[in-house]
Amino acid sequence: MDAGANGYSENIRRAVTALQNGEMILLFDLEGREAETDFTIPATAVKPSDVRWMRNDAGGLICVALDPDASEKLGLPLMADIIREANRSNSALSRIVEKSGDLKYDSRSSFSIWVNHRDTRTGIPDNDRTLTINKLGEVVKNTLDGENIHFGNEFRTPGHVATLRAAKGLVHERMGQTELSITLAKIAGITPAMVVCEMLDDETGNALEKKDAEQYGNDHNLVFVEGEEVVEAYEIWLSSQPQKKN
Ligand SMILES: O=C(CO)[C@H](O)[C@H](O)COP(=O)(O)O
Ligand SMILES: [Mg+2]
Ligand SMILES: [Mg+2]
Repeated sequence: MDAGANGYSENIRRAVTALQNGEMILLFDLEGREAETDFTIPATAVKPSDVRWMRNDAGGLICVALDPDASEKLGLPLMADIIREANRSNSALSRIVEKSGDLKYDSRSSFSIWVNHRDTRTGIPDNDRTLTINKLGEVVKNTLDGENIHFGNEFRTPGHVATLRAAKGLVHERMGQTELSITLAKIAGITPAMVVCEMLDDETGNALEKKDAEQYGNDHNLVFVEGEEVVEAYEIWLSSQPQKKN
């Protein structure tokens, strides 16, 4: 992709190139939302050393954000919808499931189900999580290529990798790293299955401050992208797409 010709910023072009090369980037959502920075890397490119890097240097939850159309085709609902459905026969669950207003930073979470690939053993070692993550990327790609994939043939739940279902409208609908990372994958033209893992501060236990995450990026030569930049690039990308015939 010759991003320059399309008017993308230098930083977005660097982020897109890094993702196309299967490299890690740092992705900040928004002040006033979570104000968190996530390690972010294409699921198809993840190696065990990347899982080790995320659990040591980021420290948050290692999740895989999935394209909305692929999630639909694979039958991956939001966890909250599963719980609401289940509570028809178990009213205790209805008091647990997230409700509007529960999250101070968004109207809802993006969690779908937690899975292990069926060829993993316990599911948590770096090699196991890498296999699950790579295979999630593979099934998203194959599903979007038109293959009829039976998700349960390859994965079991509960498991140790949380999947996140991106909103259909991507960043027009929701501004979490779930949608931001999938939007970047679309712009980069890579498989829209993206691993995200929050950066936590070892001193405070809180989310790492944005300035410290930026410093980490400088120290480790990682591109640092903010949600607002992704939204801007998405509008440019949309305008470059062939208009859908009605
Ligand atoms: O909560 C999360 C999953 O562990 C992380 O914040 C991750 O960034 C994805 O969630 P969101 O799209 O809400 O930002
Ligand atoms: Mg979160
Ligand atoms: Mg987040």
